[in-house]
Amino acid sequence: MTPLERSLVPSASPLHADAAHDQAFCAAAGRLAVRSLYEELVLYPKPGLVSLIDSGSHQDMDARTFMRSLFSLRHYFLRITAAGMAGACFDELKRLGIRAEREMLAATGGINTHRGAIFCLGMLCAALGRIAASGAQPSPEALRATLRREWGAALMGHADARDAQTHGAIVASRHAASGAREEMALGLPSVFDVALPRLQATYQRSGDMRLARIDALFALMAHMSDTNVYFRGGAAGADMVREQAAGFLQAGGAAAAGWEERALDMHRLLVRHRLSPGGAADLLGATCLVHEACRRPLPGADGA
Ligand SMILES: CC(C)(COP(=O)(O)OP(=O)(O)OC[C@H]1O[C@@H](n2cnc3c(N)ncnc32)[C@H](O)[C@@H]1O)[C@@H](O)C(=O)NCCC(=O)NCCS
Ligand SMILES: Nc1ncnc2c1ncn2[C@@H]1O[C@H](COP(=O)(O)OP(=O)(O)OP(=O)(O)O)[C@@H](O)[C@H]1O
Repeated sequence: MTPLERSLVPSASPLHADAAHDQAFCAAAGRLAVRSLYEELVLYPKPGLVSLIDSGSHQDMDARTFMRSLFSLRHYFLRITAAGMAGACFDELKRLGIRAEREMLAATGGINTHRGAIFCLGMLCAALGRIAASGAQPSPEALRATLRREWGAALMGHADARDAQTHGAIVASRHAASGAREEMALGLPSVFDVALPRLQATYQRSGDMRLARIDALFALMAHMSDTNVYFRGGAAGADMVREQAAGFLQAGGAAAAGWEERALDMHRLLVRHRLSPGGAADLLGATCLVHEACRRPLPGADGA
């Protein structure tokens, strides 16, 4: 851990006396959040989305924009883990999130690369910090329960208090579609009930994390209401994404022969229609974070 990383954890949590352990944990959780978003970025093929290979349906950003954005977020995820560890209320977490959004926009020249991820992975990092402060080990159940218990009421309020300017708000007013705020207020059901079981099942069967992430991404696209897709493609575009992704999974997903060509077909189709399931990409990053954080203890966690 660098001296700068150490200085970003203001004080040890009152429940957890060992400051060095707390600092190591927050630094490890922060790095894991950035790595999870990096794993999403480098995954290919991803229908309509930016990767190292191409920019999918996007003209204003490419993998370099995402890398600059990720670099700007490295201290944010550490800070929000520490805030969760210290028992911060939602308003404090929100202040960190708003500052991270500003830093991301400064790093990308005003392009929104990680707005949803700042919110979603940020809340997960805060929950990881909270669990570590109690001396427990993270598990999907503990993360979900912590999100609900510590910040559930405030997240419900955040879902109701929509800013009329955002794309998500415009979509909510036009379609019967929920978005990032509702997903978070419900304790990330798309991550815990849909993507994580799919990722784990494919990984157990194949032992190949790339295939597991592909299946998890397609499960998310088949299931969720993605405001990025609704904003550009309306209800017809959203139906197309869900049907195409469900068809890929029905054909056997990433376990079936010829899966890569089928995934590339969907990529080309979405690019033709200028559609990009950015919400599913964010939740894939969140799923990777949950999976890794619960797989083995992070440095600094009790027993690690
Ligand atoms: C809740 C957030 C993501 C804003 O959501 P909203 O729908 O209002 O805005 P916007 O359309 O700009 O962003 C939505 C983001 O969520 C992702 N997304 C889209 N659909 C979904 C979904 N169903 N589930 C999860 N994420 C989704 C998109 O990729 C996009 O990045 C958050 O940025 C926020 O609360 N902003 C307000 C300022 C703030 O309080 N920030 C700090 C919060 S800790
Ligand atoms: N690999 C990825 N490729 C594309 N989008 C991603 C990727 N990973 C995450 N995203 C999410 O998708 C969003 C991309 O936003 P997008 O450009 O589709 O919409 P916008 O900037 O809100 O508006 P517009 O539709 O006008 O471009 C980002 O905020 C990010 O949260």
